[in-house]
This record gives sequence, structure tokens and C-alpha cells, in this order.
Amino acid sequence: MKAFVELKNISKHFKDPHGQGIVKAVDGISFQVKQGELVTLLGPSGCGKTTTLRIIGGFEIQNKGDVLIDGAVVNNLPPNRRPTAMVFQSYALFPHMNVFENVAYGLKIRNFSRAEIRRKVLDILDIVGLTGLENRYPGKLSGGQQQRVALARAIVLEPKLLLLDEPLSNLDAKLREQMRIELKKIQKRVGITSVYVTHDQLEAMTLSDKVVVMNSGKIVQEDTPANIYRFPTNKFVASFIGRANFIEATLVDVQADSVRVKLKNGKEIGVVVIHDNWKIGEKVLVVARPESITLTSVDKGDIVGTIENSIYTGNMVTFEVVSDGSSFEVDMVNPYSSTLPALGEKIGLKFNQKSITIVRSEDNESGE
Ligand SMILES: Nc1ncnc2c1ncn2[C@@H]1O[C@H](COP(=O)(O)OP(=O)(O)OP(=O)(O)O)[C@@H](O)[C@H]1O
Repeated sequence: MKAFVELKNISKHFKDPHGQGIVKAVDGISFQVKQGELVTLLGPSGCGKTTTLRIIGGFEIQNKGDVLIDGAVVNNLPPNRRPTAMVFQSYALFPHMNVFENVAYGLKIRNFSRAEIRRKVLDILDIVGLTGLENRYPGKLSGGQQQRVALARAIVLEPKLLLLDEPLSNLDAKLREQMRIELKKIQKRVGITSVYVTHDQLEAMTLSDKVVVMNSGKIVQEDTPANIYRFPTNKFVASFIGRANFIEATLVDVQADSVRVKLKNGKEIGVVVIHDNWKIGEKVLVVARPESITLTSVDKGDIVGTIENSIYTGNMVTFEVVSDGSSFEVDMVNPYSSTLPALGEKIGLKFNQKSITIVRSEDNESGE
């Protein structure tokens, strides 16, 4: 499928508001969004994701690089001449207009007929699940309902590209979770190509066809949610997305899609890899997610540790195990079907070799 949105080597610098220098908000990034895809820009605060989104929408102009939408360079077009609509974190609804009028507003100024406006607004309200609330004013709506109105107002204009800037961040945790699922359904139903900004990794994982992970104005990884979780390219991605245990090791054997590493205690284990030119003798970090480690007897463990703590979260218990000065998180799902180890107990940790991977040690990150 061809790229619908394309960013080519985009950079954006701002004057540092507190000093003489410049802030490199976006530093030479390139990525593509295919037709109908939802792509998330994910990263910590200040990594440049909002600036990138604003550049796509035309609210900010890049210092370098090109933005293409549907094959056309849009660098010099103002926001209202781009085929985009933006949904903001603050819903920015008109308080003196009811739901119907809020959604109809953009169609009215585009001179659609009354009958057409009515049909389009009622259709969209049905899609976002607001039928029956046409006459309510924003002040009488819940946060989730207000967010749906904001979404309806953007998609009723049938933009080719929907830009969403942390649209769920004003909602409480439970509602956020519901709206995430809703939003994904609505996006797929309407089939609208979307770029979504969030610093919430769970939101990015649940919603996206593809996640673009950013740090310090650069793209650090770009892949499907599953591949990013399973095969992070470096320690930053591994710890920013999901929870990860890291174990120092040395590469002792390299095959096409799997390698063997030697741990500090001399134990050799296999791991699965998909990227990079790994070299025998290289220092690496094994990445083991908490669910990829099993507690076992001391003699069967790849490493041995002591249970320091256990945290119940209903469906599982997370054990904190200390081994050779390092702390490990180990999740045990369905905990009530087995005997739980006691605090202070010595225990073996067995790595599931099919679901662990490696990243380069930080002092060796460039791969030199
Ligand atoms: N108008 C501006 N003037 C000066 N610096 C700016 C401006 N806009 C953004 N920046 C700086 O550029 C960098 C990237 O900002 P941006 O808002 O894109 O990050 P973000 O990843 O979206 O962060 P957040 O999640 O906190 O919104 C930050 O260091 C920010 O302070």
C-alpha cells in the first residue's frame, strides 16, 4: 500500500526561551503513514511529538524537510488548506452551542444545505455513540461524551487525515480505557488515516497499527506494537514500553534469527533477535519481560535470587527477586493454582528463551 502521509527529513528548531541557544524540537525525522492506518507518535514529555503533529497539520512550519499528504507537498499550505482535521487535548467545544450545533458548525461555514447537514451530523453522532444527546450543551456532558463530540466535529468534515493530540488525557483512567477501545473502533469504521500523539505507552499499544517511538527529537524505533514490545531496539525503548528486566551478558554464538549469550555466572542461554549485526564477543543486555521469567527450584534456574517482595494485583502476583545485586520483576499469572514462594526464599529464575531478546549495552549503543 502506498504512503498517504510522508515526512522526509523534518527538523524544527525553536529559540530557547530561557537562553541564547536553540532547542532542536524535531531533529531530522522521516516516517510514512499508509492509507487507513493509525500511527502513534509515542515518547516522553518534550521529545518532539506534538511539534511533529503540528507540522503535519500546518500549525508549525519546519526549518527543513518536506511533508507530503496524498502525494502532494503541503509545506507552504496553511492548516485550513490542508486535508486534515485536528482533535486537541482540550476539547475546545463551543459552550453556547448544543451537541448538534457543535458538530454542524464546520459544515455550516462550508455552506452545506440544511438537509445535508442534518443527515451528516446524525450519521456521525450515531457512529460516536451520541444519538439522543443532540440538544445537550457541553456543560451537561461527561468528559467522555465531550471527547466524542470533539471527535465527531472533526470527522464530520470528512478530512483525509485526522490528527489527534493526546485526546484522552483529560479523562479518568477507567474512561480512558473505554474511550481507547471506542476510538479504535470508530477509526476503523470510518477508515480514516490518523496520526495520534501520546506519552501513554498502553494507549499507543492498544490503538496503533504502527508506533513511532521518539526521544530527544529523533525516531528511535518504528514498528508494530507487538514488534516494539517483543524486539525493542535499545534499552530506552525496552524500558519505556512495558516493564523489562536487564541482565548483562556476552554474545557467544550468532545465527540468522537467534543468538546465544553467556551470563556473568557462566550460564549460556539462547535468545531470539530480529535486528542488527551482532558480533561474537559483544557485550549486550538480555531483555526479559516479567512474564518471560518463571520461578523454579534453585538447581533448575538460569540464575538464582532471593524473594524480596510480592505485590498482588488480582489476576497475578509480581515478585521482586534480587540476584547478584540486581533486582528482577517476575509476574506469576493465575497465582492461586500453585504454591507461592515465601519472602526471603532462595529461588531459581528460568528465562523463557523464546520470548527474551537482547539490546546493545549502553556504552556500545552505536554498534561500533
Ligand atoms: N514554541 C516553542 N518555543 C520554544 N520551544 C518550544 C516551543 N514548542 C516546543 N518547544 C520545545 O520543543 C521541545 C519539543 O516539544 P513538544 O511539545 O513537541 O514535545 P512533546 O513530546 O509533545 O511533549 P509533551 O508530551 O510534554 O507535550 C521541547 O523541549 C519544548 O520545550
